[in-house]
Amino acid sequence: MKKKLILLGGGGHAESVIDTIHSKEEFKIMGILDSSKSRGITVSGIMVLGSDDLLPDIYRRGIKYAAIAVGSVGKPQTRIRLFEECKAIGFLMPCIIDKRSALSGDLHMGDGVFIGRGTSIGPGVTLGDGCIINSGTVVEHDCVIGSFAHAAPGCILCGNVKIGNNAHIGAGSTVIQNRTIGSNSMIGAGSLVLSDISSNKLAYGSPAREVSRYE
Ligand SMILES: CC(=O)SCCNC(=O)CCNC(=O)[C@H](O)C(C)(C)COP(=O)(O)OP(=O)(O)OC[C@H]1O[C@@H](n2cnc3c(N)ncnc32)[C@H](O)[C@@H]1OP(=O)(O)O
Repeated sequence: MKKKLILLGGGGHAESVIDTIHSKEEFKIMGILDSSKSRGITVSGIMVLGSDDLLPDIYRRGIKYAAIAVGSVGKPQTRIRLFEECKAIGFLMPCIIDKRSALSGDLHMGDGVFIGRGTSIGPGVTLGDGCIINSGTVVEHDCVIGSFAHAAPGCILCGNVKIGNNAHIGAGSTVIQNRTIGSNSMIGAGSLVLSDISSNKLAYGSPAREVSRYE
């Protein structure tokens, strides 16, 4: 029998999360919580039930799994807050992994990771809590991706790259092997990262340069 799961967030990223959940037979999505949407509307066929105030009641009614479907393009504080709220209530935060991804058997994951369609993840990789590996991204051997970091669609993270907590790697960026991106940093879309990027920096371009602080 499918496990019952509640989704938090009903925007664009939620559509991808729903599509990925539907690629497998593991979870039945019981509804969406999103205070910015009207109760009763549907997102990809799933009904919005109300806001996250309903979480304790939903847990008492026997739904024990939750997934954060709020997206982030840098600054993932809302994702972190909702993740912590769910954990405090007792929800289990499963990893949502698309059937159309290619994953090494030697993969280490925290809770609540999202791995989208068409991704490829090599051996010895570690993915922190709540991180997003978005559609078509390649994460090569021995990479370490921090908690709540987001590798946007179509990135290439070469071998042994380290991405700090909460960092965002913009769509279509490449990070060459053995480089480190510091926590909370933003790498602009289409960047080519040839050298380390410090924490709390906005960097972009080819080659990527640190442009300003990012906080
Ligand atoms: C499923 C999904 O959709 S997930 C979402 C995926 N999306 C992404 O990853 C987007 C990541 N965001 C970006 O790349 C953004 O452009 C950011 C965050 C780097 C910069 O955004 P802003 O601060 O709003 O910068 P803004 O658009 O005002 O541009 C400022 C300058 O930087 C330049 N610039 C901005 N982004 C980039 C970039 N990625 N590469 C090169 N130059 C850039 C602009 O051309 C502009 O230059 P100018 O001052 O000479 O005209």
